[in-house]
Amino acid sequence: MVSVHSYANSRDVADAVARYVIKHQNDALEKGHKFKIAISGGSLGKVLNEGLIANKENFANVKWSNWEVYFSDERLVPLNHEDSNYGLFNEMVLKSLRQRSVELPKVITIDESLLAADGSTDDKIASDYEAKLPESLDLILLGCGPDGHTCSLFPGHKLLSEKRRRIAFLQDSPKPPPRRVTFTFPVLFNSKNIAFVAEGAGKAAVLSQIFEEKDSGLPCELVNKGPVPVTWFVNDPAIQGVPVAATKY
Ligand SMILES: O=C1O[C@H](COP(=O)(O)O)[C@@H](O)[C@H](O)[C@H]1O
Repeated sequence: MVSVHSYANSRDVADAVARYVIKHQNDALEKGHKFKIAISGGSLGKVLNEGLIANKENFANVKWSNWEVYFSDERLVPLNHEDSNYGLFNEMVLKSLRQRSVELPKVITIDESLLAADGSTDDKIASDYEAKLPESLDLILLGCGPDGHTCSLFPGHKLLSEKRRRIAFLQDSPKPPPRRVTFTFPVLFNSKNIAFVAEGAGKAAVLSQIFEEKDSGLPCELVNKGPVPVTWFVNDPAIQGVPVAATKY
């Protein structure tokens, strides 16, 4: 099932994403286990900061110490590099938690001690991260690139048909940096919930393809067609002219 929630401004998108995350956090905690969430890089960092940190009501409802945070993809650079998805999460979320002396979530990163400048250990980094993944994630938060990529699964890339490995590596990402590790469809399709966040007029053309074309084959469309409930959080410019029935969350 795919649902779409749209808002005029970014603050309302961030608030809705945060309330949705907190709902799934509470569901997991009620079942007596840690909240296992995977997050993405790119524009999502700002949304998490605005919705979960800056919004006081939401902030009060997050049980950070009961979270286990994974990354749906990671760029193969040191964790303090400006391209690192962990680095972004650290900047946008963890730093604010430290400033407020909040007990931090458990954050599961790639093992940066395995990084080699020539890429010869990228396979090992992927296997190591795969071994750290739980069997199923409660929630995966995804972005949608203007080309329809999600995680580091790019249109037409051979990793779209990966069936065995749960974390794969690539050295030919069309978007820099080229070396990355990424969730594959086996992880996405074994999770309990997936949400996309996409904002801005620059996403309208690709959202049109994803929602209008029957078989665009775009990675985001493949996620929509999978077995997991998918919720999209967008702002109005991102779905301008896209024939979807959007509601409020
Ligand atoms: O390269 C990446 O891009 C996607 C989409 O980013 P966005 O800024 O267009 O939302 C992101 O989800 C992914 O984690 C990242 O590595």
